[in-house]
Amino acid sequence: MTKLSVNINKIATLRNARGGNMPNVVKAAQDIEGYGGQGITVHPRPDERHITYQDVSDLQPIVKTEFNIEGNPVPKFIDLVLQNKPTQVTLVPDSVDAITSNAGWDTVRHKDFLKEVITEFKNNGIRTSIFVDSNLEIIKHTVATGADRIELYTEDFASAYEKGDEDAIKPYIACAELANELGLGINAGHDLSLHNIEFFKKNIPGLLEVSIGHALIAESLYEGLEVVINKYLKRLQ
Ligand SMILES: CC(=O)[C@@H](O)[C@H](O)COP(=O)(O)O
Ligand SMILES: NCC(=O)COP(=O)(O)O
Repeated sequence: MTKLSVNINKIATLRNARGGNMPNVVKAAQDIEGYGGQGITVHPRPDERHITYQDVSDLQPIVKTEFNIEGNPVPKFIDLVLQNKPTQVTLVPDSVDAITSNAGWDTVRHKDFLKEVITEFKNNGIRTSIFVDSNLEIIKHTVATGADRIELYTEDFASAYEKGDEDAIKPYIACAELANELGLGINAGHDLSLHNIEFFKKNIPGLLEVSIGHALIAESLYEGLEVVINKYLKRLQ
């Protein structure tokens, strides 16, 4: 079964635009779970452009499904995760000024750093995932970091599929097959949408979770969160 974890960053973007508390991020997370969402994902960036560190603490006690906190493991982020002990932490190597996540980890160069951070999270009972490109060498070297899962970075697939190139799925299939052989759990995310999710899901063996935010929130502006979430759930069956 592939779980749908809804990334609510962009709900916080809208809230922050006016400086008040509408839309209410906590209520949105509760409603998303009520509509069938199987997880809540947040990515508190250092500049808190959308999800704030306070949002994370507010969400932690109310998320009843799986709570996934994503981010670059700088000291402040590590402290936030250890304080809130989510179901899962997903480590993403993005720079402070990146407009969005735009690369996966180099698991060769950063092996020792990742192993140290991952060990600390695992010792605190937190499942660990690392954001990676669809590269077989990178996947192979993930094992040495101790990560429980990989999150396949799906922007390249999404942009190629948008242009009609179905072959773009091939590297992801190869990486998923290798990850399954190595005993790594498989998550995926970034630019997944109602347009591409069914094709992605049916081709990726052992896909445990997709985290989807930008497209899902944009699609919900037209059809509403409940309708859109149920469309994703149906396509993930
Ligand atoms: C890692 C990833 O691709 C997403 O989790 C990320 O949260 C998107 O961040 P923005 O919502 O800031 O674009
Ligand atoms: N890890 C991917 C995620 O949480 C959401 O990415 P996107 O759907 O906002 O591109």
